[in-house]
Amino acid sequence: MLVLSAGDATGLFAAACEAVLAEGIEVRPRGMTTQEVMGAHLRLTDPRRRFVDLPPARVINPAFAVAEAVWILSGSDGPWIYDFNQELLRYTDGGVLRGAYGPRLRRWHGTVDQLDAVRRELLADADSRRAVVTLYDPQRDHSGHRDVPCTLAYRFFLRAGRLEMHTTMRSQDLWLGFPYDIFTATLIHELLAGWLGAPMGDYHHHVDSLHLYAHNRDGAMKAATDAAPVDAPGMAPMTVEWDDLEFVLGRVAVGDYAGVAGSAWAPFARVLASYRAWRAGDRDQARSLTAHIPGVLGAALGRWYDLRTTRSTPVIHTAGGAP
Ligand SMILES: O=c1ccn([C@H]2C[C@H](O)[C@@H](COP(=O)(O)O)O2)c(=O)[nH]1
Repeated sequence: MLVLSAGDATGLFAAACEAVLAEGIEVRPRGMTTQEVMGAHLRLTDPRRRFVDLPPARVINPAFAVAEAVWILSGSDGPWIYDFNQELLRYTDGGVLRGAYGPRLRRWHGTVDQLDAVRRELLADADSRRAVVTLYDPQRDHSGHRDVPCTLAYRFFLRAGRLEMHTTMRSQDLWLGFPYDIFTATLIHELLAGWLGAPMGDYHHHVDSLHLYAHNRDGAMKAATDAAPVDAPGMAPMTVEWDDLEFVLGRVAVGDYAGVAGSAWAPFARVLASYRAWRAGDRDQARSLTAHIPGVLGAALGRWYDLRTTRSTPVIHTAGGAP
């Protein structure tokens, strides 16, 4: 069992890369060579420091991180997410990602809003052990679709006045998947803490198969060795009234930063607007929007564009669908 703890997601990522490289065993699921550690408990003690940022070894796409989190939180399995990551199309059946978390989270079989259910559960009984969000659905997930959820469940506990979160994953691509998965999970963590009026406690990431694909091994080595302590400040506090959630997510999803002006969601909306401008070829507008995105998100988006500008061809290797 691998047990790691860090204050920030970057530190956790680098430590996990080092551990998988040192201890991982070679296995070839679906014919692809990976180095795998079975059983990992990764603890993040300051979950607002959620952004994996280790340039030049690992530069993640902040627009996809934000877009995916908003897509999931809003309960969507709509195609707009492909604007932010076209690689996802490889995992669709009939144009739809059949394992999309959003509809399962917000409308399980068309009925249960699990986000609201855990919120109500913990408001009714602060000590409850029943605040469970299930994402894996045997009825759907044993039917042979390309996209099968890697996250099985989220659980939440109010202990010593703080909200702790536990996530269980059957499978985690450390290089591609982890930075994006932890971004979304800790955002859910933070929003629920806000609805409960509690500070965030630790975030726990439990993984069965924690692996690196062979083609990411060199990158992971750099990430492990370049991992000098970084100053990774937490992102600005993210809150929203429960009753405003759908409205706010709707505005952010279309990049309407004016519609959420003055809130911590405005930078999220700017990130999406900027990336859409970039994709549409309006590089000046994309760059000028990053100037108004404070903190790590704006800086990272600028670096992402720099990387795309200096590369002659995009380098995309994906197994889990994230760039
Ligand atoms: O949220 C996700 C979704 C997918 N994956 C990765 C894990 C695996 O490398 C791959 C899925 O392959 P299987 O475990 O289904 O074979 O995608 C993640 O890391 N996180």
